[in-house]
Amino acid sequence: MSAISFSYPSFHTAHSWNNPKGFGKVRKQQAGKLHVKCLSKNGNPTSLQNAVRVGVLGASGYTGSEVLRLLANHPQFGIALMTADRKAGQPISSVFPHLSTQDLPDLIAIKDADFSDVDAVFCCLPHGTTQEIIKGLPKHLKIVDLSADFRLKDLSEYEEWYGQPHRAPELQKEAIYGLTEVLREEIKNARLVANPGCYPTSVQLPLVPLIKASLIEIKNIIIDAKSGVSGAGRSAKENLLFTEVTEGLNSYGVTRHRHVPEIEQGLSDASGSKVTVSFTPHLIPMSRGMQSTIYVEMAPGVRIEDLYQQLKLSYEDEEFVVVLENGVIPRTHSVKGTNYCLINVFPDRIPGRAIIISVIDNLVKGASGQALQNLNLVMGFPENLGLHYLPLFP
Ligand SMILES: NC(=O)C1=CN([C@@H]2O[C@H](COP(=O)(O)OP(=O)(O)OC[C@H]3O[C@@H](n4cnc5c(N)ncnc54)[C@H](OP(=O)(O)O)[C@@H]3O)[C@@H](O)[C@H]2O)C=CC1
Ligand SMILES: CC(=O)N[C@@H](CCC(=O)OP(=O)(O)O)C(=O)O
Repeated sequence: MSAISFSYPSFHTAHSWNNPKGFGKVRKQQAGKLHVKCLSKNGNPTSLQNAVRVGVLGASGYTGSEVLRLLANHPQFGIALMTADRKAGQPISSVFPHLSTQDLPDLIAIKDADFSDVDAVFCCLPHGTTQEIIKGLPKHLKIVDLSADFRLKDLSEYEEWYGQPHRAPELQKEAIYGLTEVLREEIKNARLVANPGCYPTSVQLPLVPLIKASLIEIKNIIIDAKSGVSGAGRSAKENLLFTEVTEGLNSYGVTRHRHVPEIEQGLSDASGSKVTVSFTPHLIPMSRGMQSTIYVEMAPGVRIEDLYQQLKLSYEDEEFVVVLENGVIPRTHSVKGTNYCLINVFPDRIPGRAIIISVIDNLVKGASGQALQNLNLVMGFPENLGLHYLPLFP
């Protein structure tokens, strides 16, 4: 399916799980007729004839499998092909038994994939390898890349932080950074979307509106961030063994995590001048979830209420970014399995300083959920399509 122009029913407005605080509120949708029902479970081409045909590259990984989970509820996207590397040739039921109820195609190697009948791909591959692979894909494909390969505009920064020269600089220029709430209009016209990293998503969503409104100082921003272990992917690594991770907290990438330039790029764009941050990530013994606790100085004369009101105002029409009621602490439990980012801001006991807490599910808003939000926009659909999940609480 190439031209995507149709209308759909107003069932999104009818969801009864909206609550009075706005958590889960759904943007108003246009009424109309739905042409295609949920086809994403079926890899059979005849059932996909009216759907957008989607390929999932890296479907045997954590973000790939999260895309598969989300697409099972998507009324317009059908899965046409799925790739893997070491697991190529296997049925999904042997790689992810929890997906064996779904009628999905077997995993194949990328070199064996026929993209002629595919409209769009989610690229869920390791950074470094992704740029060459995307360079080799047919030009008709819309691509949402979950890796870090196309996020940094400055190629010398990419080389410095990723330890290799960029091998697809032309594509790098074309790519649009996919922080949906900030760059929505640009994303709608993109062919290649560079989906943001999980830490950068959790940091930029609260800070960009505050910096744009000049409510906080752009110096002395300190970010203390924690991630569940799925953030590191599914491949075996010694530091990710149960014994290494459980019952402890591990700082890593101290002073040199590769998300620093991505965070600074987004905050500098918001500010119009160079912003630098102190950022320390930690691995925490849970499977998914991420919290960024951010310490900032308020601009002279600014009060904590100003920060709160600005965040409320900035996100009042956004479905997936929720500023909690005054004093309520965001918890990773509250976003597990969902595309939400919950934010709140607190006065520090040191006058003039504020503490911001932001939580996301690293695999959803931090990866596959935001990727789906972006592909919805690229394909001309409402961006919330297929993303209506309540948290798995507790
Ligand atoms: N996990 C997270 O929370 C987040 C991840 N990301 C990014 O998303 C991307 C995917 O991450 P994640 O799903 O966690 O990673 P995983 O390690 O879980 O999965 C990687 C996938 O890529 C495939 N693969 C590995 N090497 C190659 C290769 N050389 N050629 C083709 N396919 C290959 C693997 O196949 P096989 O299984 O057969 O080896 C697997 O399907 C990464 O770039 C990551 O940085 C972004 C935000 C958050
Ligand atoms: C816990 C953990 O290891 N998290 C990963 C970040 C998540 C991720 O994959 O981000 P990118 O898309 O930028 O690669 C890390 O720190 O490298």
